[in-house]
Amino acid sequence: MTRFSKMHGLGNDFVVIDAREAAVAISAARAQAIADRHAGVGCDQLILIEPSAVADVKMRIFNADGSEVEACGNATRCIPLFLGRNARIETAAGLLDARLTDDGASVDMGTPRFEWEAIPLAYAMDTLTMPVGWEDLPAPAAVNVGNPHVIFFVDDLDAVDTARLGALIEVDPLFPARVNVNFAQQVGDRHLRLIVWERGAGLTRACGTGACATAVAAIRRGLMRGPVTVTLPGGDLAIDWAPGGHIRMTGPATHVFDGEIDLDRL
Ligand SMILES: N[C@H](CCC[C@H](N)C(=O)O)C(=O)O
Repeated sequence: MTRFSKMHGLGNDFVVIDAREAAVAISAARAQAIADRHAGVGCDQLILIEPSAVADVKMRIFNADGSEVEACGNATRCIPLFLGRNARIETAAGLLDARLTDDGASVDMGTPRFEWEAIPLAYAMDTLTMPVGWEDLPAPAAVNVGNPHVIFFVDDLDAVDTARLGALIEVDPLFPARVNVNFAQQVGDRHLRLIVWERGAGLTRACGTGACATAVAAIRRGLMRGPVTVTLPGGDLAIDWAPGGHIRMTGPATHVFDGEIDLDRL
């Protein structure tokens, strides 16, 4: 049997498996099976904690579709709660520092990347205002915060068919690694509303890297300065960034329950 913890960041939910003492083999099929909300435990992402030679722990991230990816902001905030202490975390996107707060964690998410090949995009273009369009959406921005994000700033977020457009844009050939699709509306001097269609998971109640990428794009476009409040369906995150600096994301993390599962029976 394999023990797991069910956790979430603003409703973006995770199954966390501690594989520091004994290795746990996770294939794409096994990750999908664990994430299945009917036949498995159910989650947006599966998080595997492994030993690290360069940090306190290594965090591996698997989307509900089984794809292994580089970054997950909401899960990164769950690690200090899971460990009961501050943590330096090795990820495929680099080393992250996460500090416990009263209700979650504050994380240095590193520096954003803006070059077209770093997003990545299939060909060269400006990533602050991309010369591309989908239906009546405005020209987007693109940012990599360890994982790829495209960001649309719209006037009326409730009028956008985020499920249909998100699914379409996630797999557009412009994004050779697919992409997380962010739909944002400015609602105050330093306040954004955000809905995210996540690569490999679909619409989620929150996306930490999406909040980081969207706040960075808003600041880059001169719409606002940090710190920015990002209101997602599951609640608020505080994102701070200034050009040339690191992104700091602060917000809640929740432990729901522990369980155990026979992975060979999935
Ligand atoms: N779907 C993302 C990974 C999870 C990100 C999200 N859950 C977060 O909190 O940042 C991707 O494929 O890059």
